[in-house]
Amino acid sequence: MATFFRYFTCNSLPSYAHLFFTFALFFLSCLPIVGNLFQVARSGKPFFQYVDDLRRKYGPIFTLRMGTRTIIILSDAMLCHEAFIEKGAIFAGRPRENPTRNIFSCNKFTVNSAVYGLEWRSLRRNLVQNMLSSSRIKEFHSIRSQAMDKLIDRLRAEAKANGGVVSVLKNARFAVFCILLRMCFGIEMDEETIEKMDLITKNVLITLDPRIDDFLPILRPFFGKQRKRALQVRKQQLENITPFIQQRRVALRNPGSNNSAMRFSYLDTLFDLKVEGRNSAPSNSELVSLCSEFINGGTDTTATVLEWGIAQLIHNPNIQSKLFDEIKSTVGDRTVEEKDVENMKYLQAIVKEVLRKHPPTYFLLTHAATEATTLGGFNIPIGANLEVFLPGISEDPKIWSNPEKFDPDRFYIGKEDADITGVTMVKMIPFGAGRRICPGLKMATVHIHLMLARMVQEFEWTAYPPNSDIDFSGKFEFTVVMSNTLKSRIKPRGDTR
Ligand code: HEM
Repeated sequence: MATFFRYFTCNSLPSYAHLFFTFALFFLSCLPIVGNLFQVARSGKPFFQYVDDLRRKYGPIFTLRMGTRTIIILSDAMLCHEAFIEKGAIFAGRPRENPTRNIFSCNKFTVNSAVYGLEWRSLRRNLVQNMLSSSRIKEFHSIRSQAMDKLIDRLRAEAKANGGVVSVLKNARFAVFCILLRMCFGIEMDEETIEKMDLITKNVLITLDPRIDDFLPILRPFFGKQRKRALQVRKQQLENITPFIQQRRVALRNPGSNNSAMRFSYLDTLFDLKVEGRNSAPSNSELVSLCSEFINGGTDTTATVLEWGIAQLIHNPNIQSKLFDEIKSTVGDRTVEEKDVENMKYLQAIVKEVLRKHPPTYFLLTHAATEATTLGGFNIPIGANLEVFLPGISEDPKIWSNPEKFDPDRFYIGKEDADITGVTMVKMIPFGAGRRICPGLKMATVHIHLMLARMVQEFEWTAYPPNSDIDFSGKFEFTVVMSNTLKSRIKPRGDTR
């Protein structure tokens, strides 16, 4: 459509006809607006279900008019490739923050919220090079190993206390939260402190839930109570996290004064961080926002993958036994370590299939066009928000055979593969694609592989109540978790290990 437009405007038609064609083509290439804020609210459905219904009716690209925001919804692999790979710089923007998010991001001073530009580049480069590169990830190996042992102990203890029954999400969440807290603050925390930090994190996430005045700023005066509450939660977050920042400063100034202090942490990289375009190092309040981003980004997302993954292994006992056989034949009687994962092709195929079938977030973070452009031939105005609905891509029958089926063999036998970064071709992008792709991809996949392998090596997982069918419907709770939180009966493998 864009090429067609250029062709016509180059021809020497009489000026009125020229104008007529120009306008006609402009409107023809505008996206259909198929819904608005009130229709979304009146539908009574969660947003992801509302969008799923619309894309089945209207196709892979359409617009919602959400109050003052124009939201373009994409659910097509080729369009995502065009947006994030071919026109990566144009779609690397983020929308303007609403006032609540501004409080918690310290005016967009976090990697995920920063305006695409110098500040974002500095923050992201620091995070990737100093914490999330392959060599750095390796350095934190012992923390993961300890967290895995603790996870297995907690599962064992919970099973003993509850007739063999355990909750998956809660335990997986706790394990990954412990890892990220230690990497972030470089100090050991007792269980009570970790639980408290967890509560604060959850309160922040609840406070950040979108509200109607985010889309209709004219209604803001009616939401004073909510704003006051947001400021209180922020105060509580600052009061709780700042002491850890001080503790780390002291530990760095006095080497040897704290026996549990790690050699290196994310905070260390932030204390004197030089951010392009600024003369000062991050303030305490900015440090709190950056640390919260680090621990929030990888906690619920990773734990959610584990919940869906174990649910699929319970539902498909043959897949679970094949995985257990692979673990046994790879490591024998010793405990799985992360270096073993590269030799476990079936484990890798299972994890990839879980990420395809159950992407933990159904939408990427919101993108915004930094200049007026086109997508799939349609005009995209500057500032338009772009939402990507991931299941529309990873369950598209045009690019997947039998997409409804949970089938790790599609990756194991190699009949279908997918570049998870989307660079060569978009088929599944649970971590996004292009310039804003999740920088935690490598570390998150290390956590998921290791946890799944250890959990299956130690226990056999079966349904609870026994022989019941698993309900595979999802609900939105920061990520898309199982509607009925997964409970499983576990049996230690003992001698069969
Ligand atoms: C299974 C685990 C994870 C999943 C599925 C996941 C998914 C995502 C997605 C979909 C995005 C948005 C990409 C976009 O805007 O197009 C994102 C961004 C981000 N993620 Fe993750 N993530 C995971 C783990 C992590 C971890 C472990 C960290 C760090 C410790 C992390 C830090 C971030 C950050 C900082 C961004 C913002 C990037 C930017 O705007 O430049 N994530 N993630």
